[in-house]
Parts: sequence; C-alpha cells; structure tokens
Amino acid sequence: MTFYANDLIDLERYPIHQSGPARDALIAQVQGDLAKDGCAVIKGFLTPKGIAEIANEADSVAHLGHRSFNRTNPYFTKDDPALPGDDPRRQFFDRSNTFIAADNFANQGALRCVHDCDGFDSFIQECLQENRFFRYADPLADVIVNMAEEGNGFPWHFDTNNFTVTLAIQNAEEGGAFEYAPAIRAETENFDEVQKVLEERSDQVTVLNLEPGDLQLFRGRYSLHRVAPLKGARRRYVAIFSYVEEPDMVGAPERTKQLYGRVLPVHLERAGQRADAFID
Ligand SMILES: O=C(O)CCC(=O)C(=O)O
Ligand SMILES: [Fe+2]
Repeated sequence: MTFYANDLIDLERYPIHQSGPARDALIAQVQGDLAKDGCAVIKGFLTPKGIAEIANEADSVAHLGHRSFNRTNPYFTKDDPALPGDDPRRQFFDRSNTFIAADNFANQGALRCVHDCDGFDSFIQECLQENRFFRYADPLADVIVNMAEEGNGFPWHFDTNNFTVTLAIQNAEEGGAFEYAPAIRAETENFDEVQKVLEERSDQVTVLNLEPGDLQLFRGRYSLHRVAPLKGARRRYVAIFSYVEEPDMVGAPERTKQLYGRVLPVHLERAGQRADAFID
C-alpha cells in the first residue's frame, strides 16, 4: 500500500506544509504553549485513517520490540546512601516498557510517511525555536514506538534530552495519563517540591489526557513527568521522534543495547567519536 501524508495527517486543519497565515498562527500557538509550561499539544493531528494505519503497523511489529526493566530514580543516577532516606535521589521506582526500534518501520510505511512528509521537520524546528536541529541519524532510534501495557510503568523522571516529540497512537483501556510538573526545576533542583510530587502531595501537577492522533512537543528536562499506571488489556502505543543538535549522531553502543537489545555496525564505528552520548 502507498500512503499519502494528506490521508494520514489532518493537513486541512494543520497546514504544516504550506507557508501562510494558518501555519504561522499554529506555530505561534505552539510556541506560546511551550513558553508557558514547556508543553504543547496539537489535538487531532492525525486523521482517523492515520491513527488506524499506524496502530496496525505497530501491531504488526510489536513482537520485535525490546522489553526492558529497571529500577530508577527521577534522575537516572545511582543510589547515594550518604543522602537522607527521603531525598528524591533515593526514591526508586520500577520502569518497564518495550521499545520497538526504528528499523522495524518501513520507509514506505505509515509512520515514516508522517515523519518524512514535506515540511514536518521544519515545522517542528520552528515550533521549538532551536537553531541547531537535525534528525537523529540513528537507524534504530530516529522514530520508534514506546509500547506499554498493564503492569508496565514509566515513572517520574526528568529527560536527559532537551525536548521530545511524540505522537499518541493508542491508549490503554484506562490510566496512562501524561502527568507533569511544569518547570519544577529551573535555577535549582527544588528537591522539596520534587519530593512532594513523588509522594503525590504536590499541587503543581498537570494531568494531560492525550488521545490517539495528538502530537505533543514537550521540554522534559525541567519538568518532572510520568505516564500514570495503565489498566486493561489494550496496549498503549506512543511514537517518539528524535532530533538532535549535531548532524550524523547515533546513540552510544551501551545505551543502544540497553534500549533496543542490539547494536548495528554504525554504533560501533562511531563509538567514542564524540563526548556526548545523547539519547533517551
Ligand atoms: O510515552 C510517553 O508518553 C512519554 C515517555 C517519556 O516520558 C520519555 O520517553 O521520556
Ligand atoms: Fe520523559
């Protein structure tokens, strides 16, 4: 089957491919939301057909996903017994999910049709106002699907990268809200307030119920966030698009192995060529 961006994305409502006042207004809206609380959602970015086709595609490759499980604090650091027991750096939670690596999504498939469509990258770049902005050159990670089901958890954390672009594809039957505490760390780590969030006694948490087809831009480096526990038999699928600040970047071999269960020759060839092991 051949896919056309026009069938999968609601380009009438969101003409990201055409310069003009409608596109300018959309970008201004997204920029305003990002400036306000580090999060912007474009509701119904995909058409119903787009949602169905990408969900089908995810179903067809789900068995190739890599399951991982670990216990982590919000900062992905090791335990430090020198700190008091109630310090947020000492609160560890189960994290488990399955990443379906990018090379499972065919060039002619529905997901890449959206990712590769005319104007998509420049639209995202303008929304984020990032000068240095390149597609992630990692063949396992430029566009992936995060799959999770009941019993899996994506607990409170700060991202290591500056921003994330996600596309909601399918929700679990219940649960799975995206919860975040906007800009909870700015000049300081603000451990007291972070601890309140972890103990579910903060009033700074925004709960976002993303629906299939919604495109989300999120600055997760300063905003503590999680996916609320999932319930029911249906899997949750979220596509994650990655962009980076340097051209030709790929993940570090250890991290790639951890996330996707394997590495490709390109990861080994480029290992050690740069100081930054940007991923996640
Ligand atoms: O699956 C999601 O909605 C968000 C996942 C997330 O927070 C992340 O990948 O860092
Ligand atoms: Fe995150």
